[in-house]
Amino acid sequence: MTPLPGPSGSPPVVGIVGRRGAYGRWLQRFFEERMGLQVIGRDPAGDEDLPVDELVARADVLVFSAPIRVTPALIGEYVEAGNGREAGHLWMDLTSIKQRPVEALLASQAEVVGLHPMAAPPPTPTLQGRAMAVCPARLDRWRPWLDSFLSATRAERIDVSPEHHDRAMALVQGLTHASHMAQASVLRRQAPALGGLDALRPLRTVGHALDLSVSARMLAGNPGIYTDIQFDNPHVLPAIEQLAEAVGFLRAQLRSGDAEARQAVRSQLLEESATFFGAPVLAAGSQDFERLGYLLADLESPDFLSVFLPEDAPGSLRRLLHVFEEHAVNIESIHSSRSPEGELHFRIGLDRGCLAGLPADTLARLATALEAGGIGRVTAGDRRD
Ligand SMILES: NC(=O)c1ccc[n+]([C@@H]2O[C@H](COP(=O)([O-])OP(=O)(O)OC[C@H]3O[C@@H](n4cnc5c(N)ncnc54)[C@H](O)[C@@H]3O)[C@@H](O)[C@H]2O)c1
Ligand SMILES: O=C(O)C(=O)C[C@]1(C(=O)O)C=C[C@@H](O)C=C1
Repeated sequence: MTPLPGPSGSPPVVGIVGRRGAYGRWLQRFFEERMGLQVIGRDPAGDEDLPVDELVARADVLVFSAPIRVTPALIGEYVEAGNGREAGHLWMDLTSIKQRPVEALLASQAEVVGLHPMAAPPPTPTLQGRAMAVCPARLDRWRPWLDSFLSATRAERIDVSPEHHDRAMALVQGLTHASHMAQASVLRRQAPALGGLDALRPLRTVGHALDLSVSARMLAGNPGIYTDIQFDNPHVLPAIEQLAEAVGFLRAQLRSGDAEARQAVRSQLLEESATFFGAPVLAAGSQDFERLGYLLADLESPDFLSVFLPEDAPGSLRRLLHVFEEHAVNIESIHSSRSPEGELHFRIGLDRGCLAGLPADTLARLATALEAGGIGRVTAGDRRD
């Protein structure tokens, strides 16, 4: 791989502030393995050998990937340490909030871009399938390098101003996170009386399953990020006040319980919002809901084979399917994804009725044929494969 040169014509050294953290580690690997660049950095979690002023001087590109609540002040310390030596360098940050960090970066003499990948660092080597907000605050000679770096991430790039970003994130993140924290807290208090979350599973709706996975994803993640997004994005509080108002309105109508209250909820919380969403959004959202429902059902089905294709080449899928045909096994669903190592993975749902009519060792023979033919690696897989 040819390392991507910076404006000086040679490949830049990348510095990561917070490189022991989740995104810092992902980025270090990305820069080293996908872009062939040297990475240096600092982190109070056991990586402080390189003094701040040396990091500032040596890093042609400096990325801040530290907790949201400390980032603006931390950037300020680096600006002070740089004392102008950062002129001609590129400084950027990954913070989930953009206005204050970008303002802090602009106090330097470096070129500046604020970034926000709209997902946790994935197990995959690129950000394909994820969006990346980009705030190009002060760019000149580094623009072509930045463009190439962003294309290499394969994220869907959305250029936006820091203020617009933060206002949008109050709704996209602040509101979503708050609703799910509140839901999780109610479930924590009420579900045990019904036997816990597992006892609710058999009675699930698609909406409950989707909401539960959002809540579970958040609760499994870094609580610092979710807390900081609520507290440090100044546009979140007004959104939460309106959320509380809406829930308060619903509560008041439920307490009143009469026909008028019912009509008020129907009209204000459902019909007026439906008009605002508009027919195309309602139709598309409804269709997505249906599709996600089928996807969840497929992923729940216990009869499946998990096949990893080492060779991601035209015709691989046809060869794979041919083996199923040869063994007269009917396929009910196919879902493809990538393993963290980049292998193509197929989760193949099997028709239980068809299997019941075949010899008991059919699946074992099918798996052997797939492996012996060098078509794919078959794993038993559990429900989550
Ligand atoms: N994880 C996500 O889902 C996600 C998604 C998008 C953006 N981000 C953003 O990426 C940034 C990093 O998030 P993360 O998930 O890697 O968090 P993290 O907590 O895993 O990592 C942060 C790292 O910063 C280090 N750090 C703390 N104080 C520091 C200091 N003074 N100097 C240098 N390093 C310091 C910590 O030791 C830690 O290793 C945050 O700003 C976050 O908003 C995170
Ligand atoms: O867990 C994920 O993949 C996320 O999307 C994490 C999430 C989010 O939930 O909004 C959390 C913080 C980041 O700023 C971006 C995304």
